[in-house]
Amino acid sequence: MNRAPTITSYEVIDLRFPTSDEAHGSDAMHADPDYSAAYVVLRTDVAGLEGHGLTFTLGRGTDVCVAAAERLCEMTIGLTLAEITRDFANFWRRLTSESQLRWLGPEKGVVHLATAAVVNAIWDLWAKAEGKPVWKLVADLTPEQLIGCIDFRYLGNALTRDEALRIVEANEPDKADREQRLRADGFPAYTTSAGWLGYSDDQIRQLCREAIADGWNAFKLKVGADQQDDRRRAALIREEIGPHRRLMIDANQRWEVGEAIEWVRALAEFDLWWVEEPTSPDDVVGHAEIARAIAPIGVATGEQCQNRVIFKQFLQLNAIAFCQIDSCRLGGLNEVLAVMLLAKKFGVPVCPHAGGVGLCEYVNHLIMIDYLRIGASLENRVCEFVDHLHEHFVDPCVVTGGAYRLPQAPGYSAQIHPETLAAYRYPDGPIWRERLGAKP
Ligand SMILES: C[C@H](O)[C@@H](O)[C@@H](O)[C@H](O)C(=O)O
Ligand SMILES: [Mg+2]
Repeated sequence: MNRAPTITSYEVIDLRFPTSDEAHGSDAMHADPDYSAAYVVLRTDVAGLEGHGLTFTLGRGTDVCVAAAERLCEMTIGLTLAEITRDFANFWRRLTSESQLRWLGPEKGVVHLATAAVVNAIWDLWAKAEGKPVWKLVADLTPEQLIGCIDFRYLGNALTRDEALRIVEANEPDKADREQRLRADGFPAYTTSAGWLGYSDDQIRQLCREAIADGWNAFKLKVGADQQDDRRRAALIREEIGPHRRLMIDANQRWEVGEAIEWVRALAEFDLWWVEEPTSPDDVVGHAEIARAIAPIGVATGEQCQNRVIFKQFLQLNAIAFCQIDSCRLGGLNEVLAVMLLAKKFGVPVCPHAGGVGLCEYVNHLIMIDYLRIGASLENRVCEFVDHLHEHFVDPCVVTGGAYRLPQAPGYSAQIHPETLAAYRYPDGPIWRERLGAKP
């Protein structure tokens, strides 16, 4: 096996799916999401060896992410894979702290979404070079190697490198047992696909029935636009799923702090496990206030939590009961590892966000990594699943009986079929040429 391929060229593709046509993915703030991605391909001097990675976006603006990803890809050209992974934390810092580009963030917004696409592509490349799925690559790293992937800058007042190392080391003895358990039972999941905001009541009922028949035990409902509608829909979904299955609600940042408290109380009779993104994703103190007011209902957030520093503050202030890491909002797997370690230190379960294209494929690896190496527990853990667009992936996630199954193929599972890349490329793929041409 060639252990040191060199990255020789890159391509970044603007990929958009017209999911808004059928209200898939719709919520109280994103009424017409077209699930999209800035899709990165890193090519090497080894025939057939490429790294594929993506970051998730919502249509308009994907081109901006593409431009940012191109600037970051330039920084990988000429590097060998070994030069990157030997001191991965240092490479990650070079990427996120580049002295001119960092002005666009730092470590937030478009440039950080773009960082995820590039960093995830590097993990894909590394795993393919090793012939392993990413979860297994990480599972097999020594504790020192795993910790060596993480930039601990700004975390020192909450988690030191040594503490992180001790967490990983303490999980070593039972790691193999947990892997056996994952092979047998998978990792518990919940579905959001029955409860998008733009779905009709009949559609929600029908989708709940199908999901229960497929073995689902936890459901998420979109709320936040109209309280009376929410009460009707929450009653309906609770009736369908019965008293014992879990129900979560997601407001996608719609409310003021006081409004969130009042609204959640108005829905509390439907027995809610968590409320997700009740208010601005940047309002750490506001989340803490909501958390105190609505307990024992938990506050969950993360899909728009811009970096490990904000997660640190949520955890320090007891503002979240569920930590929803996002494989693309954070700067790729390296920063996800940092947040998983923080969550472990503060005793908060990691329940990844996956409502988007490619996110289920990514989190399928992340939950396994957290269970094997960091969180090491299934208590109060469920990973999101949405049932959209998986047919476009070369190695789609496998979810059966309400559980994610261990990925088998080498890589990070986000590689998309070439036919899809050609068809859905914006604005020149046939799908878009036809739609744009049809406009008056
Ligand atoms: C626009 C997207 O579908 C969001 O609604 C989605 O990510 C959602 O918040 C979720 O938790 O899955
Ligand atoms: Mg959400």
